[in-house]
Amino acid sequence: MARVFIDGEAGTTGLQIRERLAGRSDIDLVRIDSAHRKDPEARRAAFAEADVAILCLPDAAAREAAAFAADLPVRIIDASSAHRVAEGWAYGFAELTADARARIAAAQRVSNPGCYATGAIALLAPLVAAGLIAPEEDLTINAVSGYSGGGKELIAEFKTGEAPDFFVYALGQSHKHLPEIVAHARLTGRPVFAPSVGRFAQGMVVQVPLHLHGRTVAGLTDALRAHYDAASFVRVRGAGDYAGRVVPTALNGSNFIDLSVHGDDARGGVLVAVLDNLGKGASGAAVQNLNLMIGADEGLGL
Ligand SMILES: NC(=O)C1=CN([C@@H]2O[C@H](COP(=O)(O)OP(=O)(O)OC[C@H]3O[C@@H](n4cnc5c(N)ncnc54)[C@H](OP(=O)(O)O)[C@@H]3O)[C@@H](O)[C@H]2O)C=CC1
Ligand SMILES: CC(=O)N[C@@H](CCC(=O)OP(=O)(O)O)C(=O)O
Repeated sequence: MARVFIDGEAGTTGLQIRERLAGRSDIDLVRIDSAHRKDPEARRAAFAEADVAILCLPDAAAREAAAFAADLPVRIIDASSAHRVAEGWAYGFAELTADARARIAAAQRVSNPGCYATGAIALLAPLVAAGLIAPEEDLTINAVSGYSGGGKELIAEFKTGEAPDFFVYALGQSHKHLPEIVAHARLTGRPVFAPSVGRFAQGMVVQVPLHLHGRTVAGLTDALRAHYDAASFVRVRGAGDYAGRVVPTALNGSNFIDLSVHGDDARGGVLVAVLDNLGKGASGAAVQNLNLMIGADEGLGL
């Protein structure tokens, strides 16, 4: 039986992790009274009791939590962006490399990827590794997310009707997912990133438009297929599966991410990832990592 503490269990990501763990006989949830959820003493006691703590907190609180736990045996999965390129933390993307699963399973500290970063890295890393994208290539990433990606505050803005139906944001090129995209896709250049949010609760499309310069849609698709051949939750689709429309909500509620390459060999292409920002982009990935860490079936509860 693994004792698991979800720090921030009342938040968007925390609640979804709790739902995915509900009914598991191999997991015993360590909980603190919600009135004390931000009390450092109560949280420290929970860390001391748990085998694994999942941090579903803003970055500053996640850093504080990691410091509380520094001298405790508890293992940590951090859903925030505080430790995604930090020394000593395994990057929690099980399908990314041949040894990722084993590294996560053995790790004391695991950092869950960001939602946009999951899509971008899933597309770019295998193509860089295969030599089809040069590490220094000029890349752009466009993405749209459901509003739950912005946590409780953004959800409230959409629920009150205060938010517009669609907006593009973070155009100043300091989005918090860029460092992990560069590091884990093994780029030497920095992509230009333009994320956006629409009036739908969850779901996401990440696009990388590419001038093909001799590369082909089939060649890029085959390279992705070869990389994710044995992947549990990453699927490579053909452009024809989409009938001309890619829908961000298509995988809501699941832990899958679907990758595809669209375009025309003579005119240009677009790499596309579809995922649930709260599934493979957050809570689903956290549960997948937890399963690996405690030796459970990787897909249990997903
Ligand atoms: N939403 C998403 O799609 C994704 C989110 N993430 C990341 O996961 C983390 C959590 O995000 P999300 O669930 O969306 O955020 P929310 O704002 O929905 O939830 C955060 C929770 O943390 C609690 N909290 C804040 N400060 C503290 C503290 N000092 N001690 C204990 N609890 C605290 C909040 O309490 P209160 O209830 O009082 O507000 C809230 O319940 C973030 O780092 C986010 O970037 C990662 C991938 C995707
Ligand atoms: C729509 C929206 O606001 N999205 C968030 C990212 C959500 C996410 O992935 O958070 P982490 O970085 O903690 O993983 C943003 O752009 O900051």
